[in-house]
Amino acid sequence: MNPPLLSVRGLRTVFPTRRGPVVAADDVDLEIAEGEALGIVGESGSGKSVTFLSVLGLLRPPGRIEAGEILFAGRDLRRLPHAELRALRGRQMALAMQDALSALNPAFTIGTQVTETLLTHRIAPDMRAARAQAAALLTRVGIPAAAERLDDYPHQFSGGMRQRAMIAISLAARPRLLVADEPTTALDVTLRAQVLDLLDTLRREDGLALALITHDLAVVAERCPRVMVMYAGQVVESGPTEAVIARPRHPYTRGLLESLPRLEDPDRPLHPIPGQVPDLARLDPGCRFRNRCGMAIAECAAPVTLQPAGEGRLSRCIRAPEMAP
Ligand SMILES: Nc1ncnc2c1ncn2[C@@H]1O[C@H](COP(=O)(O)OP(=O)(O)OP(=O)(O)O)[C@@H](O)[C@H]1O
Repeated sequence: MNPPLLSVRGLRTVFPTRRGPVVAADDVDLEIAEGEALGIVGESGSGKSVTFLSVLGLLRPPGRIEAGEILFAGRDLRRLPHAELRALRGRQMALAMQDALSALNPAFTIGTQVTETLLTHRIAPDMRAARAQAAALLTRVGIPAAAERLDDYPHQFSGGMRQRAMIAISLAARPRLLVADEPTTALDVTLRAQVLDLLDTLRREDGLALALITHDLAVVAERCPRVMVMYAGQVVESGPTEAVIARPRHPYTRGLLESLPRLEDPDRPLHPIPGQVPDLARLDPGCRFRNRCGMAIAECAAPVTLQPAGEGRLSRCIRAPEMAP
């Protein structure tokens, strides 16, 4: 079997703060193969974005990677010279963020921003070809009359169009890995499906590897064969999406499933998880979910690692075996 395109082992990312170091990603392992989609879910502040900003080399100081190995296409990204990492990021790894306004440059037209990427990476030989390709790409992400709108500035686009333009820019260099951080949050249901369909097509036809960070479990269920659930900087459960969603083996995953609305069952009562995420600057070595967990026992104060929990899954809960039906 081919090695995965991206493999992360033991990632630990820390932000020094006045209250002490905040460990925003702690002992994170993950793998994404070519043509695969991994869904990443978890409440706000669970470390989803920090994990992938670390992978892409986009952490802002004073945040820094303290430990771990990040292999991309067989290269150790932590040992790569800065310029090489930047080149790799432009060409082979891309990020599409939820905040399209800050990702687009207000001073340049949408067309310029797409053609620049196409020309820089020599995907288009000249400006004429670049404009034609830019229009085609914008059409694929659902921008109507794209050829006529190349000379519009970002402020002339609606919020949803800006979001799609940003996705087009992130795909322009034909990256092998796309990290999509809530990329479709601002879009209505139809457009969201259209953008996700495009990502599916690129995955199947071009082997694009996709890390889809989202709060929307329905999207993960539909689009991502594998899922990783994060809580307080750690992976608490990972494995085949169907198994994780249908038969969670971590109380946090179960809580998350019960707290989120489902499209197919909008009248189902929602049960928010009581309590709050622990302060990441004040962690003890035990299970981080135990103060909110209905299944917590005294033993949960001891350190707990990810363990196989059946059906190809891993769970960071000592009571996972009891959760089997
Ligand atoms: N610049 C920073 N300084 C200090 N702590 C930070 C900084 N950036 C992130 N963190 C910490 O990292 C934690 C994880 O943040 P992250 O953005 O990865 O969460 P997330 O799971 O992506 O949340 P969301 O779903 O809201 O995007 C935060 O709770 C915060 O404590």
